[in-house]
Amino acid sequence: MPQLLSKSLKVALVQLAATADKARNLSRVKEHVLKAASNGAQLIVLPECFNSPYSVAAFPQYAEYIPSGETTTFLSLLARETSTYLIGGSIPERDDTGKLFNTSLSFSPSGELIAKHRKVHLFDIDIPGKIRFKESEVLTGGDKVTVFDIPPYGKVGLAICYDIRFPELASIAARKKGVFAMIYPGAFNTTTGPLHWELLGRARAADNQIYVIMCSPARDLSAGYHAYGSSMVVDPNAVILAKANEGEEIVYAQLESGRIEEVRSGIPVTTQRRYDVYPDVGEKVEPSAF
Ligand SMILES: O=C(O)CCC(=O)C(=O)O
Repeated sequence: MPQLLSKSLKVALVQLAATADKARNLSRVKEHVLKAASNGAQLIVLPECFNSPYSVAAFPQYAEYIPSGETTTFLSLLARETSTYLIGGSIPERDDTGKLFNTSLSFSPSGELIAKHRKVHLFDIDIPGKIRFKESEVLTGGDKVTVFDIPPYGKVGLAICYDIRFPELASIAARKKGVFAMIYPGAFNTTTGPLHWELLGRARAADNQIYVIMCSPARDLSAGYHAYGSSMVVDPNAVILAKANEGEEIVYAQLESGRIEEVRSGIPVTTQRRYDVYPDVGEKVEPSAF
């Protein structure tokens, strides 16, 4: 079986304090990405909605066409300038028909757009007295599992925030497509963050014995939405390798080749699944599929 992660990889998470000022957000992103690259990061992740406030009212106002919008060009040039893989958090996207999406763009070290994920599961919740948020009032959900190659390291899966609550995306990416990591730009909040952020990140890692990378905006108590922060990297054994606090900061983690295979050989659930007992949720995938 080829190695899932073929080389050690240094990851940086930019926990940005996004504001209502798009130009300022982009210039702060640039500063942080330059710094992360100069510290040796090879894969740099930005948070969900890094160029706008996270609010239903803001989505139409900040939405851009892809790839002609300014943020696509900005990210492409920044990836090229730093020679890094740049996972561009997410931005509100407007398509030719006028529909809006919450969309994540990823770029290669030469600045090529290599992946586009539209958030599949829209964040619609209502916890009385705590938080109500209905992305579906303005957004449309995407309809694809997103997996792409970042040579020479291997394949990664990409999904956005609320998508992490649905284990199917990560399971398909890991079991059928052989990713070594799931990457989730995400903006949990001060109600659901303490309850589930770490639990879900560690669960997706343990379910699939892969790395899980989650990047949040910093918390701003003067904003309408209070992001949880706590960006983190979880290893294939569900151990937290790095975790941010709530303010603006960059956190780093080193992903090690061979670690996935080591964890899978110690706790071999990957080869022990009994699809004869639960064929409705999957089928046996031969190791060669990786
Ligand atoms: O699932 C949650 O609790 C938070 C999700 C969220 O904030 C989002 O999808 O943006």
